[in-house]
Amino acid sequence: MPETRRPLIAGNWKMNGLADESLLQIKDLAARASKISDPACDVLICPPATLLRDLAKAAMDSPVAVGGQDCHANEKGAHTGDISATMLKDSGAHYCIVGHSERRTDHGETNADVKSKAEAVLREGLIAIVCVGETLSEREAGTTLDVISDQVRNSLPSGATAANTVIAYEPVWAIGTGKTPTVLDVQTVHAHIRTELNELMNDANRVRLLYGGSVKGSNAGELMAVENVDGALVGGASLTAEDFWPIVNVCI
Ligand SMILES: O=C(CO)COP(=O)(O)O
Repeated sequence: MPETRRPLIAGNWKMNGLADESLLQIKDLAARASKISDPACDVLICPPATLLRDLAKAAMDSPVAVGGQDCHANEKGAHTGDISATMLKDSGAHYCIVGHSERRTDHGETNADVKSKAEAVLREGLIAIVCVGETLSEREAGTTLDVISDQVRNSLPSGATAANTVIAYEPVWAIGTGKTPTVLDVQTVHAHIRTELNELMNDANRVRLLYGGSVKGSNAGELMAVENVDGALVGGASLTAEDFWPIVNVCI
């Protein structure tokens, strides 16, 4: 991995976490990370928005950052139930995930929606983690690379740079299933994303590309060693410091 791409190990807690237990977990993670004198990777937890401020405070003097899981494209206004990137920043977030497949599926988010949200993230000076990934049927139809191209080209925010944008490749069929693509599949898709980015931006070679989908302590080493894999976006195995730490430990 080129030195210019600092790995990012990110946890996406999804709709999990109540205050007391979550605070214990982030404090445990922050304590483990703080023992590393010169961390070689960035560590991130994206909790539910209800926990953001407390967790940001708990992790404040540690290498662990916090981020949002989604945001509205607008800064404020009549959008009941939505949360803006401005609010996430105000709560202590440094990153925001956009275009997760669960948002694309559960909320019908299109590439255009994801792009607008990512642009809102950049306007706040936060880092956008833009998710892409094929479904099982798309994979079986042999259209994986086409789907990824379409998502990358049309979800990438204008103004994207290596400093403000991260791409996460999460095959939908690998999320929460215990199934992972082969190392060669991951390598092929990540190389493809890099090629696409090279056509879209100047510093594409410095953009971090994360792999997500059933990453655990037992497979993280192998996945993180793949060319063009610059970190992980982890769901289930990020919920406790005990499970997440072995993944962080691969890079830190
Ligand atoms: O969706 C994911 C992270 O955003 C991956 O979830 P799992 O690690 O639980 O498969």
